[in-house]
Amino acid sequence: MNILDKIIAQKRIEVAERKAKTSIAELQQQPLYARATLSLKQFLLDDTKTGIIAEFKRQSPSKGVINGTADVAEVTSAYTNNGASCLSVLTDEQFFGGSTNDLIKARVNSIPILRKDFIVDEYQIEEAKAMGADVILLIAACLTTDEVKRLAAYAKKLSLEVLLELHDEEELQHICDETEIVGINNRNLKTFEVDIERSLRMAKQIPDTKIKVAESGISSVENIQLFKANGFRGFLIGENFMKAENPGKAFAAFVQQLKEKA
Ligand SMILES: O=P(O)(O)OC[C@@H](O)[C@@H](O)c1c[nH]c2ccccc12
Repeated sequence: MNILDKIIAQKRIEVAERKAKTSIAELQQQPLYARATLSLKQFLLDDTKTGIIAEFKRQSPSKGVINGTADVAEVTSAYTNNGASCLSVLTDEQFFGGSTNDLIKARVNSIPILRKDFIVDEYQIEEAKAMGADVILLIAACLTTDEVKRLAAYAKKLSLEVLLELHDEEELQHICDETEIVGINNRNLKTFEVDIERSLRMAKQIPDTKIKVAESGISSVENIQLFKANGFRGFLIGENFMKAENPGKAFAAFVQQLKEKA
């Protein structure tokens, strides 16, 4: 079993346990469920913003502990105040050390928040809404085309947007009317191999009507400039900031460089 299979198997068990504990009707009564969501699409199309989707990630299966001490409210507020277009918050506990509470704490900020998790069931979309997320991630590598369509339509019904994540050419068929924002993960979730060029190669095969996001392994302003020149509007960056003792400060310095080199 590769790591992605392991994560998905564990996810199905967790979802079944959580469903047994909290009903959808109960999720719908939680205070953040009723808030008006923000549009990632709108934030990414705004040329006055950086396009950076700044991630809060404590650990990962590929890197182990990245930052064991960072405070989620502090870091995500620094990301926001220094020009992030969106926040990405890991909510997977077992493999990424995240939690629902992390996302709720990040909600002090008024920019879109992506619930970063492995979504395989409508129930997790209801949870995303209840914890104050604006966007969910759908990973093509662990869903059929029909599942993507069904889950994306469900998200839309709850006024949540979808970031569809692709890695392979074969996954291009997962793009559908319901998925307006398409991310290309430079990291293979099965082997952890990172290849920054992957976004550039695959971008050419994504319809112009979709908003493109480059994901993973991004560590320089030059990377961003290259992605921009190839039509990308969003840049998902985690480790490059989280590995610093003060991720918010690292983010601010990065944005400063981005402005100087513009
Ligand atoms: O830390 P990086 O290399 O900047 O990558 C961020 C983000 O793209 C990565 O965390 C990610 C991309 N797709 C995922 C799916 C699940 C968990 C995590 C991810």
